This record gives sequence, structure tokens and C-alpha cells, in this order.
Amino acid sequence: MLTVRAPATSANLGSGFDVFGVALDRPADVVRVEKADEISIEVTGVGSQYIPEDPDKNTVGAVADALDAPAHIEIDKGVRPASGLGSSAASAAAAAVGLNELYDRGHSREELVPIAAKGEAVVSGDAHDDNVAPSIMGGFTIATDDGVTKVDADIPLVACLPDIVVSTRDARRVVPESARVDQLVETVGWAATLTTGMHRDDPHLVGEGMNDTVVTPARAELIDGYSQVRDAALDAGATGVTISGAGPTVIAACEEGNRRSVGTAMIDRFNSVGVEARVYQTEIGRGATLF
Ligand SMILES: Nc1ncnc2c1ncn2[C@@H]1O[C@H](COP(=O)(O)OP(=O)(O)OP(=O)(O)O)[C@@H](O)[C@H]1O
Ligand SMILES: N[C@@H](CCO)C(=O)O
Repeated sequence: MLTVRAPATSANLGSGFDVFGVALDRPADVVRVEKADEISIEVTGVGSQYIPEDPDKNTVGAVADALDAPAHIEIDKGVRPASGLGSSAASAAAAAVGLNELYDRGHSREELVPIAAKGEAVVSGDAHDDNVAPSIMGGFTIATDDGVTKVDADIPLVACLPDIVVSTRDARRVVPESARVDQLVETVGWAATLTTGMHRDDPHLVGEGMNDTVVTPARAELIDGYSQVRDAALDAGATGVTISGAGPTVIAACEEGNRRSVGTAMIDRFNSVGVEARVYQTEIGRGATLF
């Protein structure tokens, strides 16, 4: 039996819709894989009551199929489903790394990204790579059809998860079908600024690059209190704030010493609009770890 820990991730980061992602130091899923004649799945942990054990409906089933690697797969969820923290991707990433090793398939970490993304297609109808790439490879990742570029970056982050459920499938329905040229121009500027910030470990450039006038405003409507929470985080010293993945988690970049005050401000503001929330004081972390 092999054990793999794969981290939560935050996709998009505002200006990088379906492209940018970061691995978070915490929380994480822990997945155990053991060779078997057919695929079977057991799920425990946070939100496990909402996660199907049917291999056709769980992200890890699609990964085992793609690797032709039948196994008994135990998933201990640390990442709540429908959180915007890449919950479905963390399990898929862990399964891809574990089954690749168990069956000695010889794929590189980068080659495992599109394989793990097949699991994402099962739950959201779309095989986007922006959560599985950082969960497998760690750091800040730029995932395109041409492959994954990874930057090891050190940026303090606060992820605030409200007690609201937003499925990726629903959040993709509100994404606008088109954008104006002036919006494309500003998005390119922000994306370039964010990428430079990651290279320089500069939370101010990263925060500025987390802006977005195309997808985030449409999705903000799905999260009660989003704009108030964003303002509160910025007032408390966050350098940038946006929706994490498809939401409802709200993610803030900040300086090392500001994580606690930013997190407290975000929770308080969600509470003030009647929404319970919890906070992860975290940072950009490593990819899936095999034990
Ligand atoms: N192994 C798994 N872990 C978590 N959710 C799973 C898994 N397999 C299937 N699902 C289903 O996927 C859905 C959650 O995935 P979804 O992409 O909506 O959330 P997320 O992964 O937290 O968000 P995001 O991709 O925005 O970060 C739930 O309906 C859940 O039942
Ligand atoms: N890029 C994806 C991430 C969520 O899985 C989205 O925002 O829909």
C-alpha cells in the first residue's frame, strides 16, 4: 500500500482564469492505494458524506482508468468539497501520483497533470488543469495546452472558506462568453504583474495582479458578502484579494506579519452578513508527497 498527501490549491488568482494556480501549504487530502482486480473507493474525512464512492463519479476512478491501474483507493479528505480549494483535484492528483508509482508507469509529474485532469472532467464537465497542476507539482503553476510552467514562490496567503457551497459546474455557467478588448488588455497587464511578483516573492505585485474585471465580478454574486469581505481584507493589510477557484473560498495575499489580522477581518465580515467561515493561514507549498 502506498500513501500520498496532495495539497489544496487555489486556481485562477483573478487574472489567470483556467491557467494560474498555487499549491497551498494546507489543507490536504491523504490517499492510500493498493493493487486490486478492480477499482473500489472508500471516502472518509471532511465532507465525505457528499462524495460518491462510485468509480464513475469520483475523480480518482477516472484517474485509475486512465492509468489502467485498478486499485482499492482510500481517500481521507482534508479539503472540503465544493470549496474552491481544489478538493476534487487534490484527490485526483494524489491518486495519479500514487497509482503511477504503484504500477510503475514511469510518467513524469508534468505528464501526470492531464491524466489527473480527467478526474476534473467527471465533476465539472471540463478537464481544466489549473488545480491538478499545482497539487501535483507544487508552487505557482501556469497550465496551458502546451504544458505546465512552474515557479517556486514564497507568498503568504489567507484562505477564508465560508459555510456556503458553490459547485464548479454552477460557477462555470455564469462565466461571460466574451470580453471587451480593453478588458483583455488590463487582464494581460495584471497576469504579467502577478507572474513577475511570483518570481520576486513580492506580495504587492502578486496582490495587484489578482485583479480581474471579467470572471470574478460575475461569480461574486454567488458568494454572500464577497465585496464586504474583500474590502475588510484590504483594510486589514491584504495586498490583493479574489475568489479562489470557482469559490466560495476568498483568497488574500499579504505580508508575513499580516496573516492573522487579515484572516480575522475576513471571518468577522462574513459573520456580520450571517455567514459562518473558517480561515487557513497558509502559504505557497509543495506538490503531492509520496510516503
Ligand atoms: N475525490 C473527490 N473529492 C472531492 N469531491 C469529489 C471527489 N470526487 C467527486 N467529487 C465531487 O466533486 C464535487 C466537488 O468538486 P468541485 O470542483 O465542485 O469543488 P472543488 O474541487 O472544491 O472546487 P474548485 O475546483 O473550484 O477549487 C462534489 O460534487 C463532489 O461530490
Ligand atoms: N479554473 C476553474 C477552477 C475551478 O475548478 C474555474 O474557475 O472554474
